[in-house]
Amino acid sequence: MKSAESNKELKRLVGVAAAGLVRDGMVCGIGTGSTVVFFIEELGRRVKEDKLRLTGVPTSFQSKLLCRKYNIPTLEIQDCAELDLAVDGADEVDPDLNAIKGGGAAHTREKVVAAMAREFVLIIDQSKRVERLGTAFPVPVEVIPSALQFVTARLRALGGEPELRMGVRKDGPVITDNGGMVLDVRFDPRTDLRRIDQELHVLPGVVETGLFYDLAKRALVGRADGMTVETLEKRA
Ligand SMILES: O=C[C@H](O)[C@H](O)[C@H](O)COP(=O)(O)O
Repeated sequence: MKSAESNKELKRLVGVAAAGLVRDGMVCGIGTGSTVVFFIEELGRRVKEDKLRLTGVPTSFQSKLLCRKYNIPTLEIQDCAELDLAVDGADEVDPDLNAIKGGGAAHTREKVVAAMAREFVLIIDQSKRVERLGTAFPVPVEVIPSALQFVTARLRALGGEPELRMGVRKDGPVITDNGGMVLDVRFDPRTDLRRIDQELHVLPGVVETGLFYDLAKRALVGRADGMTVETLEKRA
């Protein structure tokens, strides 16, 4: 199998496996991205064929549209305080199941949903596992537009190299579902990103970072060798 095809197949495998965690009557957070698409598709199949009853809480407009396509009833995030489960993709995952997310600029809503879920499960392929976060993927930081210059300067002072994320087939910056903009920030690989995350959370104008510390307890990982799904549990 060509690598693009096999990557798609791995995403499908983990998406289907994660849908198996959803039980009748659950209220379930639904993440965003190309892996989650397969999770939603499989939930749609179960709603239709197995008469599964669930309520989805989508983290983006994209996921909401897909839920609608597959007849999955939804609730808005602002109507919820607690969820049974949330499932989402990631851009990088370390051995403690901390993650970088936000490749699709949806990390702010995704983090709210992850935090309100009794269990938050990541679905990834093997290529996204790293020893240290920030090795290959920059840290996405959502900011309100009026704070763009201020936050950019502060990120540089913290040792980061911020780059404003630009639209594809749209002139100008990416605008998130919250009306924010995204700075993709590269740091020296030895940087203590947990400390950076704390500093960013007290910076006016920062909406949310794509650093997901201590949220996931489990990850389903698609492995190219044998095309299998491995379950990782958070280390005690
Ligand atoms: O903002 C987007 C999300 O954090 C995605 O879950 C993340 O970028 C992973 O997406 P994908 O499954 O397409 O690699």
